[in-house]
Amino acid sequence: MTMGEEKESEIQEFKLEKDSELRFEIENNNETVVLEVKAGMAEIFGTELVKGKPYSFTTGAKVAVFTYHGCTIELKGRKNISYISKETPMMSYLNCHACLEKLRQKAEQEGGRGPVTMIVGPADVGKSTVSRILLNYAVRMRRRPVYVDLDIGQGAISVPGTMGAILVERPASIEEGGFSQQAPLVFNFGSVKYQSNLTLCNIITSRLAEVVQERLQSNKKANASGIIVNTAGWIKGDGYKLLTHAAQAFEVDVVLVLDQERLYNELVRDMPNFVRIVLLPKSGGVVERSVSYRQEMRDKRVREYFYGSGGGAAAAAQGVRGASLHPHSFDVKWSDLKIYKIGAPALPDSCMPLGMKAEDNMTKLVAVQPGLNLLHHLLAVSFASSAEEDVINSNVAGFVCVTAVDTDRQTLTILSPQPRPLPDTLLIMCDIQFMDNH
Ligand SMILES: Nc1ncnc2c1ncn2[C@@H]1O[C@H](COP(=O)(O)OP(=O)(O)OP(=O)(O)O)[C@@H](O)[C@H]1O
Repeated sequence: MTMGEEKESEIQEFKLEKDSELRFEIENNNETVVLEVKAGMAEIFGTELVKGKPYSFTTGAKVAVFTYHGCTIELKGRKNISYISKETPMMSYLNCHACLEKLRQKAEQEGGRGPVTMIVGPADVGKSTVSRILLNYAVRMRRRPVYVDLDIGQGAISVPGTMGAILVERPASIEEGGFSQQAPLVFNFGSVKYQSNLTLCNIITSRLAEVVQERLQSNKKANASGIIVNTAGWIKGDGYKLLTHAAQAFEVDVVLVLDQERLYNELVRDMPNFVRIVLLPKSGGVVERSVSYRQEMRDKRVREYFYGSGGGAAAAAQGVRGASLHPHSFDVKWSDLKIYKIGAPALPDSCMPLGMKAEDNMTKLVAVQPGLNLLHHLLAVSFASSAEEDVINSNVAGFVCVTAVDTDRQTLTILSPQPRPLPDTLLIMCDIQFMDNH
């Protein structure tokens, strides 16, 4: 911080009326804002703030502090980064939560499955935020909902290029934004572009749905709490087909459509009658994100995957997001590795052997010869130990990154969350790259 900026930093106090929110965004590098609730009650995207506790936010944070009953908030940081809005859709979101809660109560009484809710809409309408709010509200009511994230662009549950599910047992962290990540169920797509392999995308979505349903069978409480499925903002053409496939795979009961009447009408037309489709307004506070910002956030996610984001010893001990992690770096011989990628180059149907379709190629395992081609790429560590197994339908144990390639010694240097040796399973090459400049 330069001297000039330091002068601008000050303590401001805001009095919020009921049903209003204070919004701020931190754009400058290395800038911090510290927030504290002085009186009353407030929450950030559904997580309650503790009165008198300082919360720090850094570059990239886009935050709304909402209050149902009124509160006083202190902000320490640069001037003019915040404003108060009285126009928020929080009441609509709260009503949705109340309806879901009724369905959960019914499920609990009948020993059945709670509501499966899918949240859809174009990019930058607040889908992830609404998912977070609904999950937080559920968990604050002692529910144990499952969070499914199908948005491969952000990789909220693991790294970008994955789809995953977690059981939510406590509200999202205020400063990190995410839910605690114990035992996530992760499937690797290997790219942030759905278009690169729509067949694979549908297979993984179906498999994820199947495994989540299986696991819910043995957890009554979670089963009655239901599932919140967050989706990507690609809603036209093939993107729409992926959404309807996901709705079918997860057997959704409710679809919340954010801010798009056209999508709402299409879904009303195409979904079975028993699925409730609800159109919801978006918040005026949702911030549009540029392509470069999204890329930065992806890098940040991968960095956090390996190094954590520094949440202190307690967080580290629990293995939760926000912890400081200490990844391992070691060399492995090319000859000891079984590296594959999914999907052979596309061929027209006419060139395929009799009885095979071009789509079959998209799910083929292709051996990858180690070399400089792997530099900076993420490799998914599969649970499958041979190519004969059903690799595509297996979830992954985690990821490593190739940080150096030595062509003379024929070794790779691997960055890994686990110490050596690598498990004797297949490694799947991803398109996702990460420059480890830690
Ligand atoms: N009421 C609000 N005030 C300020 N910022 C907000 C508010 N609601 C959401 N945001 C911020 O706006 C950004 C975009 O929101 P979000 O990620 O929920 O959108 P999305 O629709 O899921 O986006 P995508 O389509 O890329 O997945 C986030 O950084 C979030 O923190």
